[in-house]
Amino acid sequence: MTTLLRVETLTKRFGGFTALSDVNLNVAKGERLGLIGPNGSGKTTLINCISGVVQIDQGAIAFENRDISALAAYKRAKKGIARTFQIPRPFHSMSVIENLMVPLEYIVHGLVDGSNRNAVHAEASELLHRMRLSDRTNAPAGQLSQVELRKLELARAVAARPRLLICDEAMAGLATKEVHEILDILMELNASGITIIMVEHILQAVMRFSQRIVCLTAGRIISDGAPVDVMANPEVRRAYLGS
Ligand SMILES: Nc1ncnc2c1ncn2[C@@H]1O[C@H](COP(=O)(O)OP(=O)(O)OP(=O)(O)O)[C@@H](O)[C@H]1O
Repeated sequence: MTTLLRVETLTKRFGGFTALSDVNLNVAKGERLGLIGPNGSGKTTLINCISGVVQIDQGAIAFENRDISALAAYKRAKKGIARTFQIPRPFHSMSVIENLMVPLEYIVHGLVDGSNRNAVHAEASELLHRMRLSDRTNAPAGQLSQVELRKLELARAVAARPRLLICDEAMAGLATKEVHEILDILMELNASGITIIMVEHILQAVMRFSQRIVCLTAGRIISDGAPVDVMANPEVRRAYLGS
């Protein structure tokens, strides 16, 4: 087992409030990890720390055996860490494919002069196909449904060709059929070699997706293991399921 991501004794404070306390987490290359916990337990803060949206106060984060604790978010993205946001914010007046071509041109290919637009267009089309969004290629992003927005958000993250993809509630508010559609896409991305951390409240989805589940409560990991074992843990049931 090769470790892709290592989080060591991570502590994050907001003023006098400790949002994460002494968190240790290893994620293996190729793994599908579910991150659960009650509202306010620190899930988003943890992925913000990993992706570099916020800086940590103590501890260390290593990706592919390199310390990335002090790196800016865009540098972590370049190293292969991508994440989706709970609330997708595409450019509404631009078409779906244009929303993908912008990051592909400027971030991935480093083009600023519009050269090689055909190759970028082809890559964006291929991404939309993988996200089952081809039929909305030329639609303005502002006209997308919830599930289509989630797919575009995933496509945007995958455009950066990540080795680690962190999904923050990619299925919130979706119908059951749509949840399964997103899960199928995530499974395919994982099968193509992308390690995935999924933050999710929909337990059925987390159970179907995850090879391993980590449960956070009040900024601490209270359980880490096989999904059935974590769900059977009395502390998890009390904290997360209220039983
Ligand atoms: N920028 C911030 N400033 C101050 N407090 C913050 C900040 N970000 C998060 N917090 C606090 O840290 C705690 C953890 O929040 P976080 O959003 O990480 O929880 P979560 O588990 O993702 O919750 P949810 O499931 O509701 O999204 C909460 O008490 C929250 O209010």
